[in-house]
Parts: sequence; C-alpha cells; structure tokens
Amino acid sequence: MAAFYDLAAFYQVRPSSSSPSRPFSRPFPSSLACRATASPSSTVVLPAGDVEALPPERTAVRLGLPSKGRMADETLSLLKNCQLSVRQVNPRQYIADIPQLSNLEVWFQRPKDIVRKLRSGDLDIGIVGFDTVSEYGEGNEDLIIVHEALEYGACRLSLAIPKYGIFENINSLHELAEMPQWTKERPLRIVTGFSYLGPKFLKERGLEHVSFSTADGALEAAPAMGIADAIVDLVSSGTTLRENDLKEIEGGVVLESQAVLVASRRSLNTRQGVLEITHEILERLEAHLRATGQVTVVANMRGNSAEEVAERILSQTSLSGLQGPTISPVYCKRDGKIVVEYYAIVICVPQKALYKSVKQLRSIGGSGVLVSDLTYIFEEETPRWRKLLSQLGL
Ligand SMILES: Nc1ncnc2c1ncn2[C@@H]1O[C@H](COP(=O)(O)OP(=O)(O)OP(=O)(O)O)[C@@H](O)[C@H]1O
Ligand SMILES: O=P(O)(O)OC[C@H]1O[C@H](OP(=O)(O)OP(=O)(O)O)[C@H](O)[C@@H]1O
Ligand SMILES: [Mg+2]
Repeated sequence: MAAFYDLAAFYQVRPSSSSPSRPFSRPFPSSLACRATASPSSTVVLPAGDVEALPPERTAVRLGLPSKGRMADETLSLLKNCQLSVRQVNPRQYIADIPQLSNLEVWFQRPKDIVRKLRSGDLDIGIVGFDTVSEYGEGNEDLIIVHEALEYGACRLSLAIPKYGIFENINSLHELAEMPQWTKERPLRIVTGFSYLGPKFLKERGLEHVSFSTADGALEAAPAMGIADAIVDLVSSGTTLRENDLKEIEGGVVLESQAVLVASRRSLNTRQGVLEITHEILERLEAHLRATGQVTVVANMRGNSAEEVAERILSQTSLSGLQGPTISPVYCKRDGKIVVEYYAIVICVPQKALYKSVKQLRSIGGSGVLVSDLTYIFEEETPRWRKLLSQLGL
C-alpha cells in the first residue's frame, strides 16, 4: 500500500540531514513529495524511527524510454544502430540496461511520464517526441533538448477544422479568427489532448472567444459529432484528417515534432555520471545519424601525382566528400621497378547523389568503383555538445 508522507513532519524528523555538498541531494523522492502536497488530507506522519525506511539516495543514472506506442520500437532500433542495445529480460519488465554504459538504468515509461519524471528528478535523460516535451514540460527551464532531431516520429501538432458548412471557405487562422460566429456566449469550441500547448497557441495568436475541452483519442470525430468546431491534434500522413473531412489551415501549425534526446539540467549539473553518459549517447547518436544516407566510394584513377588527381576530383561538384577526397598512391611493379600509375581515392557522398557521383568519377578517369554503406561519422567536434556545455554554463 502506498504511504503518504507529510512534508512538514518530514522536515521535523530530518531537518537538514542531507549534506549540502552531496550531489543532487533531495530529502526524499519528489514523487512522494508530489503526493504529499496533492493529498494533504491523507497524509501520514513518518515516525522518527522510520527515517531509515526511506529509499536510499540513488547513484545510478536513469534513462527513460517509451514503453509502448509508435515511438517504442524505433527508439530501441536507433539505440541498437548506435551499438547501444538495450537489454530487457522480457517486454513487461520496465527496467533494463545497456551493457556498454555502466551505471545506467533504463526505465520504460509512457512518453508523458518520461517528461514528468525528468521534471521531478526521478529520471535524468529521456528519448521522447518534441511534442511531448513541450506539452508536459510546460516551458520548464530544467528540461534541455540535447539532440533535437533523431529523425523518426515526425509529425506536427496542428489545428484542423471541417471542410464543410460554415468552414467551407475558411483557409487560414486569420479567417477563422475573423468569423462572426464566435462570441463570448458561443465561443469556438476546440477539443485537444494538448491542454497546455493548445490554449497557449491560440492565446498567443490573439484569438478571442475560444473554449477548450479534452479527449484522449479519436479527436477527429468530435466536429462531426457536434461536440467541437475544431481540433488540435498530431498529424503525420494527414490520412485521419482526410478520412474525417477535416483540413489544416494556414498558420495553424502549433509545432513540428520528431524524437529528441532530452535531459534534466539539474541532473546534468549535479548528478555524478549524467554528463558523461549524455556525452557518450550524444556522440554515438550524432555519428550514426550523420552517417545515415551516406556511402563511401572508393575508386582508382590514373594520374601523375596526387595533386593532379585531386584537382580533377575537386573540379566536380558531387565529389568533394566531407572534407575533400583522400588520395593514396597505388604501388605496382613495372620491369622490376616500383611505380605509381594509379591513385586510390576515397570519398563520402550522399546516397541520393551516388549515381551522379559515379558518372562524374568515370568522366574524369575513375575505374573500379566500390561503394559501401557508412556506419558512423565521428567528427572532431560535436556542435551539440559545445552548445550543451554552454547552456549549462560550463
Ligand atoms: N501520427 C502520429 N500521431 C501521433 N503521434 C505521432 C504520430 N507520428 C509520430 N508521433 C509521435 O509519437 C508519439 C505518440 O505515440 P503514441 O500515440 O504511441 O503514444 P501516446 O499518445 O503518448 O500514448 P497513448 O496514446 O497510449 O496515451 C507522439 O507524442 C509523437 O511524438
Ligand atoms: O496524420 P495521420 O498519419 O493520420 O496520423 C494522425 C493520427 O494519429 C494519431 O492517433 P493515434 O493513432 O495515436 O490514435 P489515438 O487517436 O487513439 O491516439 C493522432 O492522434 C491522429 O489521430
Ligand atoms: Mg496516441
């Protein structure tokens, strides 16, 4: 049975027992603190002798990952592609680990709970949609987006209205706002699961006479049911809107979203190991994502010197590679003498530009072209890491 702790009583039994120099010391888990303040009537005073029964201060770093839903599988496969496979004993066990990262606990949680637990200090790092961070983070400055584009879970939070009836000729937020129908007594009724972002957006856009209601799913049915005039919901392919005779309007996108790596500023600043683990995860994610869609092209090219070959390659727009081509001499024996007639060149090119690059290579004398997938590109410096350190004042 859950025990509820009274805040004031707690401070009486342990006035300031945690040493101020201890990193991230909290008198007790904030999840308990929330319950104590939320239900003062059901509080139980913790007897002095029971202080030892409190959970011990945790030392492991905690990463929250989506436990279910459309983000779950892709998050695990992204981590796997970064050689950070999550080891989970069975799918219903909510704790797991990543063998490569010692002192890290992985906790599977609903996306919104990941954000809540980052705020409360019960998680340190998480991967969720940017929409979820924005909605449940409510602008809290403790949440820092460490990587803003993990390249999956793409969608947008958007306002949509019916295509028919009084909305037939309404195609922008401005036109919607100007409709004479909305009054104090009969406001524009919007249903949304985003009860922080939805009202904030419409207030910022200056819409008067708006009322909000919430629902958890299948919001697209609300206008046809007569429950609402408009919805604010996630859209990716647009199929659900189309199938329910709804349309997006100009100026109606609240935010664009995709999966992000998010961390608690407090944890990064004070909990031992969080910054190091975040750095490693960030580096691996960046190296993997940078390599996605790139291929390595190796070819031989006849030439008199490496410089002369370089000049020919750099004259072609699709062959400059990441930092210019790597060119090495190919040694062979002619009449007992070691000579260099060919040079091997290595470049990275985007997969999309591959055929164009191969054609350009051939046109300047390239032969024996080998193409292979790239797994990682580790740059000397990761700009996101620099940014994070500066956000932390480090
Ligand atoms: N078409 C989409 N609709 C909803 N979410 C999407 C879509 N495309 C990508 N996403 C991302 O997936 C996340 C939601 O996933 P999902 O609907 O599985 O979980 P949830 O809504 O948080 O959970 P539940 O619906 O069970 O409460 C969103 O927060 C968003 O970041
Ligand atoms: O633009 P689309 O590709 O059609 O996707 C958008 C739909 O997907 C989501 O619903 P979900 O599948 O999560 O069901 P739910 O309404 O029960 O949450 C979202 O709430 C939209 O309804
Ligand atoms: Mg959903």
